[in-house]
Amino acid sequence: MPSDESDSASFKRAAAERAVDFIQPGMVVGLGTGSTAAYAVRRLGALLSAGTLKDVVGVPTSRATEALAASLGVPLTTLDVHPVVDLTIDGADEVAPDLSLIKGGGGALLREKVVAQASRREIIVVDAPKLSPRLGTKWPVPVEVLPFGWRSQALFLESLGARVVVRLALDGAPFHTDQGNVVLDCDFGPISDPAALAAKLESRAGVMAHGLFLNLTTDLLVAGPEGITHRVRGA
Ligand SMILES: O=C[C@H](O)[C@H](O)[C@H](O)COP(=O)(O)O
Repeated sequence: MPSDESDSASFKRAAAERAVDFIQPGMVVGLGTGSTAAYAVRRLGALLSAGTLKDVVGVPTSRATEALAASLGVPLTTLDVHPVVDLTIDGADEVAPDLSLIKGGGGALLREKVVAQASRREIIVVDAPKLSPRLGTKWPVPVEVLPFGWRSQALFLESLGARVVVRLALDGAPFHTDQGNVVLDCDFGPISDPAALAAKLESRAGVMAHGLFLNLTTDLLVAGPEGITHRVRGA
């Protein structure tokens, strides 16, 4: 591992690059978003450029990932052309023991979930500090809401027990997702019943997506000082 790379970055890279080993020639591959997934995209780009891997097409989960993959010469496609994805490699913000996740720290939660639900295999790659005994312990739940009526959604989320913060961009203006929506970061504290919370969020008009990813992870690769561990859901 390069000496100028932080431990966190080197662990993220190690997990992401290991995940790329699961890609086979001819696959449709979902390309996740964020700093960890970006290592996988770079590795895939390098393998394709070298000719070590062939005939792979990528489905990006955000405009940022699309731009990165395109810059590396990774052939891209869409779910319209390939509605079933063989394998997706994505990061996460928090991972519970049952492999449920909080995602959306980069604001790509909606497209990431669409691609995850279209994927036969969802490989999540993280560094060890993201492991958590219970979702909500370390990270708020991002909730993507329509700009129309967003303050009403904030009140609704507070009524569910959340401390709600409107996500801002680096320039201090409200952050907007690739869909032009607003993100409300909702601190519920440790969540005792993520499925019940997800159901409440999904029943609300104006909530376009939330960062609880339940029953979607098939594989988890965690990198830490002791190396990389691979967990498979249900195993
Ligand atoms: O919206 C962003 C995604 O869900 C990311 O995969 C997640 O935030 C993890 O990002 P990172 O790999 O940069 O920690």
